[in-house]
Amino acid sequence: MPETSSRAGVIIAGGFSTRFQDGDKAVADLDGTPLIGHVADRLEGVTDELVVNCRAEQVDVLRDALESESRTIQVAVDQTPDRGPLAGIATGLEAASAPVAAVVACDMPFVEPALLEALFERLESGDARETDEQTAAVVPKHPDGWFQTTQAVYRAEPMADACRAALEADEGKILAALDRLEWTVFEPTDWKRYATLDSFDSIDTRADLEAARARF
Ligand SMILES: Nc1nc2c(ncn2[C@@H]2O[C@H](COP(=O)(O)OP(=O)(O)OP(=O)(O)O)[C@@H](O)[C@H]2O)c(=O)[nH]1
Ligand SMILES: [Mg+2]
Repeated sequence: MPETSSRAGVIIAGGFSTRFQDGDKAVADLDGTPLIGHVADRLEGVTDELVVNCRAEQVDVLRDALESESRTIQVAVDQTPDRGPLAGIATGLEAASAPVAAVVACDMPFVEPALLEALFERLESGDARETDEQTAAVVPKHPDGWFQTTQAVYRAEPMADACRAALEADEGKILAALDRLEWTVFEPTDWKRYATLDSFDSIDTRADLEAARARF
């Protein structure tokens, strides 16, 4: 890891994989690589610092799954487990040294690096604009109308603060953090040049994993 990182990748992995029903999905094998390893490989091309957010009991297994001679990770452990992805994002962003970060869930093995690069460029281009408030996030919108907040880029400090404020107010949704910020929607017309819907696929069940395996 360089001394000063310019872009972080934050992988959120603190969930309990209840729908998966076969251990921690983060380390489920897909084509010889744990799911979280696919995410790390894809983040690595567009970031220079990797943070993994998880629960204390996951640390050893996730380090084993991800670290090698060529890769070290920073682990950011939830102080209070089971407070949802919003808490995981806060913890991960607080640990990042870079000012901006791509946040990706551990169960999205097909996340498209070109999409993340485009999101970073949109976020960073906000710096050049003379607006009163910088945009603090760029979030892709799914064609069905919802926001893909666990495959999005954020300014680390304002987003972490907004997550904490939302949690404090007992608002558990990631959108509750975004409500407290200026942020930018990345419409399907913006991202379809870079990615297909495969990028958003998340592995929630064994059946999802089998379907993903069939693609290799
Ligand atoms: N830190 C943290 N991350 C979470 C929490 N709940 C979910 N996540 C992460 O958020 C992402 C999306 O969550 P889900 O797909 O619901 O994963 P999950 O909660 O492990 O799985 P289910 O128990 O089946 O809902 C995954 O990367 C999870 O690891 C949590 O309470 N804390
Ligand atoms: Mg869940």
